[in-house]
Amino acid sequence: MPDRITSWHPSPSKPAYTPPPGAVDAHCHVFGPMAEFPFSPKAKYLPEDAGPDKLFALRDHLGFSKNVIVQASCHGTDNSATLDAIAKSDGKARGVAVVDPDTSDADLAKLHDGGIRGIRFNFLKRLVDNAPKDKFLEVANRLPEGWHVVIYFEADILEEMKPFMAAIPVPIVIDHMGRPDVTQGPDGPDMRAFRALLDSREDIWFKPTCPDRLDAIKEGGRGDPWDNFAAAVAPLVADYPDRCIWGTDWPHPNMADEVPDDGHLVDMIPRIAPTDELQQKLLVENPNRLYWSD
Ligand SMILES: O=C(O)/C=C(\CC(=O)C(=O)O)C(=O)O
Repeated sequence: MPDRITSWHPSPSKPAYTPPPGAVDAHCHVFGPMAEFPFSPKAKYLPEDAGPDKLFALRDHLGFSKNVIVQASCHGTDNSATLDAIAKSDGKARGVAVVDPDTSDADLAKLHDGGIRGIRFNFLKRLVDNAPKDKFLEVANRLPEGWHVVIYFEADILEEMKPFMAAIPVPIVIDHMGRPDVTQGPDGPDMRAFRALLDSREDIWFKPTCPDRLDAIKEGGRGDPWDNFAAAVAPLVADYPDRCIWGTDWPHPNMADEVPDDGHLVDMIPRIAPTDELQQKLLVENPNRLYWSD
């Protein structure tokens, strides 16, 4: 059994930027607590506990109102920890589940009742053993009303993902913009390919998130304050303002050796969405349309 990892900042700074009232942290996770919600036997990392109490304290510290909790791969397809956090949020959290594609319609309905509004398909080989596109499509065709699909993949497989994404019958949200190489700049090949994908369907959304991952020193980027990320991503938010949602990615799975300060992550928001109008869409209107329309 590998050692348990801490990938989050022990005392994040207070951001200089104040999010607008009603702002949603629309990409975050909970880990455990393990004694109550054991990690999956197939988990590729084993984190320390990062439960709802810590998440909600961070939400308040950073000036957010609500959370969208995305089921992390370390919990496999058992969504109990995510559902528990939503249940404890007082209506201030909703979630994205990861399901066994054979899951029944009755189980999907139960997830809906527990605050889930989408399912996530993860294509990162370092996180999951397999990602069966045919089975994913089958379950995508029988989601409850109003749900969407969240997809996590890296830029090198964007082209091969296109037929699969074209066949998905509900809106799609792409985690971390499909991890483009932001050092290429706003007009580099990765950003151009991602824009072409957005132009192929009006209901593909994206998260302009994770400067800490995409502009990490260990990945050849600049690190905090993530100038490559700001330069590459601001034009994308400006050009697709109605299709983006933002999140901290706390507790930053797998970022143990370059742990970001969440206050600094929040201070990236005005650099990628410089006007009040853009911030209102990114943080309030867009996530509410996807997660609190009912
Ligand atoms: O949290 C993220 O968005 C990214 C992750 C972890 C993850 O997705 C998961 O464990 O499910 C990563 O790149 O390691």
